Amino acid sequence: MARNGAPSSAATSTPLDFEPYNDPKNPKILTFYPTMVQFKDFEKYILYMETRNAHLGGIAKIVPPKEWKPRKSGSYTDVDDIVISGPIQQDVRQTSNRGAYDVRNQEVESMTVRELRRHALDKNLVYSFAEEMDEIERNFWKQLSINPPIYGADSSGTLFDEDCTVWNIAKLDSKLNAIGMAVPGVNTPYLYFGMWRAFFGWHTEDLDLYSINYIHDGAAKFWYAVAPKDGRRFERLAASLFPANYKQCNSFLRHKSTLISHSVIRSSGIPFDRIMQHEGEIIITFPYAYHAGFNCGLNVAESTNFATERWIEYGKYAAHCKCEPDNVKIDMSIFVEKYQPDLLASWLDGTLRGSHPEDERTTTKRPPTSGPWS
Ligand SMILES: O=C(O)c1ccc(O)c2ncc(N3CCNCC3)cc12
Repeated sequence: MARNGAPSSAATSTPLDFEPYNDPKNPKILTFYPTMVQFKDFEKYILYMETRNAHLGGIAKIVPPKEWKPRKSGSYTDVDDIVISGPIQQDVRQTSNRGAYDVRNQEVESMTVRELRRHALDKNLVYSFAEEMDEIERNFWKQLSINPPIYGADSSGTLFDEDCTVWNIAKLDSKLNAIGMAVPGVNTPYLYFGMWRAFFGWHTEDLDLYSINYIHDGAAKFWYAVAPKDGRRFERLAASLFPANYKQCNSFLRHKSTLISHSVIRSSGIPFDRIMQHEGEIIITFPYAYHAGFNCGLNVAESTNFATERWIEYGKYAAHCKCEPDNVKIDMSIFVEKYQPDLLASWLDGTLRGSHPEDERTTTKRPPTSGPWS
């Protein structure tokens, strides 16, 4: 596989043909291999990926340069004593529609990572014994409603060395810093202690933000993604499969407790893609990218959200879940004031006419006001 990365200063102005590039009409999940020089500037590399249309596929994988060290020791033997405050037992219930499942995330008592791993051992959830992607996928969907996994998810904390200054998820420099205060899990890091079949349901990020996910140690994570351009179609499919949920909350996917199998999505004609994220690899989810997935065995990942200027139009018009009071709320006027000052008055008095960038009726999109090549 050719190595891909941002055009070096010596490169010609036109991108080299072996670099990944997405066809807007049939976008896929792309994989990037930045060099350490290209990796140093976080936001610039994200913007570079978007010049290759990475965002059109919904999510993208980055294989970091081998010189990148989130932990000088490279060891994770010290995590066993971490206490996971609210592990969840993931009880899955089949609905009247085949391939559509409701999830009850039942919080269980706090436990250490060691105890969580002991549980996985006792329940034969240490590892998916299949190796091949299609077989792992078949086994996940076949075993969904039995032997519920426990997921040590959404646990505040970081496993990056304090002095790691490159792509440190606990210290990313992004436009989200304009918030100026900590919003747990959004601009602070969460750890996810997974086991075989521990999963995450279909959702876009809070306020349709970007997210970054890094597997520090252990088994792979299997991802599904739908292109942002097909997000509204996906929401209509979900509403048709879960009419009662939709009636109760028209943003019920934000509850992150909805599973729809790949075979149902395939039958709907909505395009989607899949990718395996291995230990040491990064997944970026782009604004308004519906994604879901599961862990292939014991692992620990770290994740947070971030923003670029291109996200602001998504954040301004992101749908909000009305029924879960503790849902993330960010005052978008902070971003309008800082990055779209000419629109602030009409934003604040509600006269600004705008719509979500992926609304089918949206034809012209506000061009980025700045970027590495503007
Ligand atoms: O599990 C992951 O690696 C994961 C990856 C990417 C995401 O956007 C996630 N969003 C939410 C989420 N959960 C865990 C289960 N409880 C609800 C929230 C997990 C993830």
